[in-house]
Amino acid sequence: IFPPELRFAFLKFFNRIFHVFSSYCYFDITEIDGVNTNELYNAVQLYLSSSVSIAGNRLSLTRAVNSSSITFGLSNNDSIVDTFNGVTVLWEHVVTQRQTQTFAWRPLPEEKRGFTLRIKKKDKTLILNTYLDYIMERANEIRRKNQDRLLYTNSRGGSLDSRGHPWESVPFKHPSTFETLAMDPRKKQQIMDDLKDFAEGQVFYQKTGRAWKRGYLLYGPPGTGKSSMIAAMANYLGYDIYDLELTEVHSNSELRKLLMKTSSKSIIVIEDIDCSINLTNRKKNSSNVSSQRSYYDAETRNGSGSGSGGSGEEGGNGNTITLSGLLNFTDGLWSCCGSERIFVFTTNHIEKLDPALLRSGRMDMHIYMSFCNFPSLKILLKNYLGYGVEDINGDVLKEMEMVVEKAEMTPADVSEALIKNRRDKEKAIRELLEDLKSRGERNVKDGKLRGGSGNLTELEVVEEQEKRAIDSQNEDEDHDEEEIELEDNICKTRED
Ligand SMILES: Nc1ncnc2c1ncn2[C@@H]1O[C@H](COP(=O)(O)OP(=O)(O)OP(=O)(O)O)[C@@H](O)[C@H]1O
Ligand SMILES: [Mg+2]
Repeated sequence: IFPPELRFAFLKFFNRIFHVFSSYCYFDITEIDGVNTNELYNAVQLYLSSSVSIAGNRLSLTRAVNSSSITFGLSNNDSIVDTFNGVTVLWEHVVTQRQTQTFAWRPLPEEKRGFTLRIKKKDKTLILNTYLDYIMERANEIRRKNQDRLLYTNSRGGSLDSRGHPWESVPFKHPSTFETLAMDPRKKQQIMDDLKDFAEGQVFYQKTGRAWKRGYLLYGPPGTGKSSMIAAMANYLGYDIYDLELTEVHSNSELRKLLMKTSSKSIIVIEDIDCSINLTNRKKNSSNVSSQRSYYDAETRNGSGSGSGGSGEEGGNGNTITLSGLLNFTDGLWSCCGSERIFVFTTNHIEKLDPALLRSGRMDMHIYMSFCNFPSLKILLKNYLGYGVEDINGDVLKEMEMVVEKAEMTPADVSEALIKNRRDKEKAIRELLEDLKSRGERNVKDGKLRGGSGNLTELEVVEEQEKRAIDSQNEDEDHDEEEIELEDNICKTRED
């Protein structure tokens, strides 16, 4: 009888009267807020599915693509009671049909879903903020416990996805753990302890006034397990991984935006840092070019193919990330938005890195991933063949121990050799030993062993290299000037 407009106004009026006299207040948490997905909605869903007694309610079950776990959710228009700090609240899941759209920038789901939270007015100030924070925290915890870690990437080159996020995510299920990682057990334990201390270090970091973050630099030849180490770290701590593709980031401000959109309890990874950032401005301006640097210059020029002298042209490829921008990202003020962050850089050539990156305090721990040595070999034999030392002939084992370092095989090479013959374990051992021996002999003959000329072991050589790289920075008297020039470049790009 009434026209719909009138009926609507009437209802609204009643609602308002009702609310004025009601002793409750209501909060709507809709699934999609404007154009963004509301993270709180997902968090509430996860939280309610786990921590509230669900007896007597009708539940909907969901399983995300590729996820291993099932979440229980409230069915449509069902409600549930929760208590927090002695205060009782009511959650209602509200689902309504969305009016069909004639035009939209992006299609929205047909149903409009949301939670309504009902709190007594007198409790509102008491719990609202802490309660919601608590829910977010719990939801993250639940997600981590479900082993649903995510791997984020920015490979879309700065464009935003349908939810307005610069990061794209996929479920992360790398099976690598510290147990399967082949490296010196003592070093491994050191890293695990360091990670543990970090994850439990909230009080320490607060007390000492340090930002709650830590940086690791992984270096070593290809196939020695740098990426596997990152996966192991994520699995150990239950953190998400943000794989930052620097070549897809076009400016320092874009870098900052990406950083701001990362969550706490995450590992931010930049792989092959020596290849992915163009620091040639810095090189060109440096009057004090060390031999290492000119080598690097030559490499990058060769790499760019044309050799058209483009190495000095800032922004020649539209990429104007600078080293100082990157350092701001890792340890400037901006690195502290959010907490509990781990930065991991990897490189195959530590000697190519800018000394500013190696300076103490920048990356907290430098981890050398070495060629396969005897302790790592033992781990790989156990992993791939199920053999402990007691299962292998003592003489063979001794021989392996003698040649393994000289052979300079990477753990990837060794795993490959073991996988090939995993049906015939004896053959696998035999062939591996042959392989180790022949490579070792070849290396000795070619004088290729880096420790070959002096008495230095491989590790000592690499440590030496690293030290030299850091020292060369201290000699660099132009350093301050360069920093200023870098800042100038940033200003220029901003004006652009
Ligand atoms: N230390 C290791 N322990 C166990 N497996 C390893 C180890 N190193 C390498 N592998 C095996 O070799 C493969 C390649 O290793 P990974 O990708 O981690 O090497 P990387 O150091 O990251 O190489 P790159 O420098 O080319 O990125 C892995 O799939 C893994 O199975
Ligand atoms: Mg790798």
